[in-house]
Amino acid sequence: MPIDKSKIDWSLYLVTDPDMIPEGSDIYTHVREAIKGGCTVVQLREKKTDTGLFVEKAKKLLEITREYNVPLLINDRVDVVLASGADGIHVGQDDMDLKDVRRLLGPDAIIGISVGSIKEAKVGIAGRADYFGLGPIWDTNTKKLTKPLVGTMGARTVLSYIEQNAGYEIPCVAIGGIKDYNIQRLFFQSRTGTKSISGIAIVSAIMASTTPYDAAKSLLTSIKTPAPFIPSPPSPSLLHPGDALITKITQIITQIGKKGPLVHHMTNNVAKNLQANASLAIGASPIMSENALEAADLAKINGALLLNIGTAHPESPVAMLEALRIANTAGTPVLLDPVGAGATQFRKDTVAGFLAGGYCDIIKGNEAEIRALLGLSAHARGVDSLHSSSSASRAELASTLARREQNTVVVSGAVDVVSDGERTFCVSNGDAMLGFITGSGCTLGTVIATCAAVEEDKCVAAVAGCVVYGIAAERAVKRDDVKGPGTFQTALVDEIWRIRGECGEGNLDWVKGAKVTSA
Ligand SMILES: Nc1ncnc2c1ncn2[C@@H]1O[C@H](COP(=O)(O)OP(=O)(O)OP(=O)(O)O)[C@@H](O)[C@H]1O
Ligand SMILES: Cc1ncsc1CCO
Repeated sequence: MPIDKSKIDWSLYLVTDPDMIPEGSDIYTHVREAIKGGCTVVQLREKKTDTGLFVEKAKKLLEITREYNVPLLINDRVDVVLASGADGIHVGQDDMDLKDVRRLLGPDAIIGISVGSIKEAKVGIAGRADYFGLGPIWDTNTKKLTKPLVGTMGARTVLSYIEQNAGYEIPCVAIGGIKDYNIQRLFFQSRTGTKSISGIAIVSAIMASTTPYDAAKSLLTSIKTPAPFIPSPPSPSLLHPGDALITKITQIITQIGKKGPLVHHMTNNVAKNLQANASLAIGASPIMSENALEAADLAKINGALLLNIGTAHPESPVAMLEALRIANTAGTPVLLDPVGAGATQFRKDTVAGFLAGGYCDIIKGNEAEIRALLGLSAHARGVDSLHSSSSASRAELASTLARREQNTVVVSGAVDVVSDGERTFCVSNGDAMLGFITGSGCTLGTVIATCAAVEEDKCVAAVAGCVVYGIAAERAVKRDDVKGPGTFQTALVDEIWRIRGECGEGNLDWVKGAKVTSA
């Protein structure tokens, strides 16, 4: 029975590679096991095999795939499809024109094309492709990369182009560098309002596995299980500044005092002590450890992970990335502080590696750091930003990055801007004295991460962090015992602690000073 094109399950698409199959196995056993484990589509890819053997392999594989009602597609070779009776073909942008492929294979054949950009999507749509292989999403060792990486944002751009312009439904299967640990994030970060990728294509994770059944099963589980960090839609009452938001801020600070969340800091040597003291003052338990081997145990305890690259060593990115992945799997919220992101190539590469390798629920940086993450020119003196744009243009930076990453972004400064891409808030609390103590931005990160540990809505958690920190600074600077930055720093910790105490007693007057507006 030929496959019904409209009913294909694209969830887990296996692309074969004869060179990867472990010794002792063969392509037939390997593919059968993979299908039993959950593969829903198979593409036979043979780049070096003579035509006769290619056709023979295709015929034999077809017997297996038919048993499980799974489509068998052939990479690139119309003649092999015709000779073997396979269900369809996958072609690249430089292969035979799609209209010619269709003419040769007929209307029932499944025809797919590789697409990595809007320009390539246009080619696929014009040729009425049945599906797109969308990628390469990330870097991969499987294939020498000749095309630019698409990333989750590029995938979303193509999906939304198809949605608006194709005029017919085109399932998209993402390919390139996809592993167990990044599948859920890929589905989440690439989706548009209404269109998601339909599945993922896998080569090495199954073909090179000695247990293809288990490999496929575990991949399918990741595909079918939504990421633990996917945010729920915000409460309608928290879409705009107002009484509900202010009440929520007080609830968050009170909750921290009650729950005492653990905040795992992988942070710099300059701000570490202040961050630990601020954590304790607000009611959290800090642990400062750069050792990735501890990350799994720490992620088991409800809390948050803070990654701050302020004084990162050459080996820090590996440890931090490991901790990030563990936190993502555990559903522990992660705050990234890309300190000095634009200042050196090492910092740029480190942050790019985190954003490609994991999901950060919140990114908090000063204007120069956020500009660097967006690939814009960033003027900084070391870790200090030399920008001071209007709130409106900083709001644009925050919402652009938040939309790109599908997360919450805080741009700190005289006015802190917080955005999740849909909602953008300005928090005008704080005092210029914060600019005279080192690590004031890092410590804002601590306070926000602590709020994120107890609050699902990360955008509101970030606003709460900026408000409580800013008000504590305003109170500190007014104290008679504060004579300058040294005494201010101590008073800042005291005021965070006093606000937490007032919350515990039900005295919420402190929040009357909150200055939150919409951007
Ligand atoms: N002129 C100002 N008025 C009020 N608050 C300010 C001012 N400048 C900075 N802040 C506050 O200081 C905190 C740190 O922000 P900033 O942008 O200076 O961070 P940063 O450059 O990352 O700092 P660091 O590198 O020292 O950690 C934020 O809470 C911010 O609101
Ligand atoms: C001064 C400094 N250098 C690296 S991290 C840090 C703290 C403020 O970001």
